[in-house]
Amino acid sequence: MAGNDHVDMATSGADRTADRLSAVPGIRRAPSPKLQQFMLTRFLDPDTCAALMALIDGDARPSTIADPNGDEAFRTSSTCDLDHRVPIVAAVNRRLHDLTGIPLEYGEPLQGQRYDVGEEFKAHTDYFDPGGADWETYCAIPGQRSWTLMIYLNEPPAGGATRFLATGKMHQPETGKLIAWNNIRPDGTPNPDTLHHGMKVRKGRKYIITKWFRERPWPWAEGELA
Ligand SMILES: O=C(O)CCC(=O)C(=O)O
Ligand SMILES: [Fe+2]
Repeated sequence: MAGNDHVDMATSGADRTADRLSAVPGIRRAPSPKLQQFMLTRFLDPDTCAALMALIDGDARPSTIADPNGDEAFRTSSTCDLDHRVPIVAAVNRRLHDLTGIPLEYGEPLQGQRYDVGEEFKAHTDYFDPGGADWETYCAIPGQRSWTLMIYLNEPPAGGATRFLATGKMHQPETGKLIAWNNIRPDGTPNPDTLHHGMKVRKGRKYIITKWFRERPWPWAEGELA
């Protein structure tokens, strides 16, 4: 266990991330009472996006899901566990923490995702099912996921939007664009209105990075977090 000296970021009432994001120049907030969501174009420059795509290409594995549901085609993309000892990864990670105001320890390692034509991540939520078989494995130490930050690294010629089912909002991939949402409601319970679908790429490839934050500190290895 992480001990009792941590602040429980999502449920202590100390989640000021939405206020902080609201104050970021150029950011737009989704006009919906159903979920806290923000969009920020050109958060990353094209060169940084290209460097991250090269890292993803160098170390991709088939994506997985927690609590498998029997659908082998539920998430068909590839995933890369980005190495935080690589300076550009650490730099992007620090920017994401600065943006949210969430301390470094509360972040999962950054991941990259790549979708080829026909690949998708069907409608899902990013939080873990507290009653699910995999809860213990993924959440015993760091607790539930709170915020998700996702950045599109490129613009596939067709397809690959992210659709939020509760609001009907379709986010189109755009190089460097960030979207952020809170998976937890103000009362501390997971928000099912965060259900979203990474839709099939129709032409080309889609690359994103994903950053998930936790209620409690992540068990980082020594020297991994810079
Ligand atoms: O690829 C997308 O548009 C969505 C990705 C996603 O939802 C995830 O990685 O959890
Ligand atoms: Fe997701």
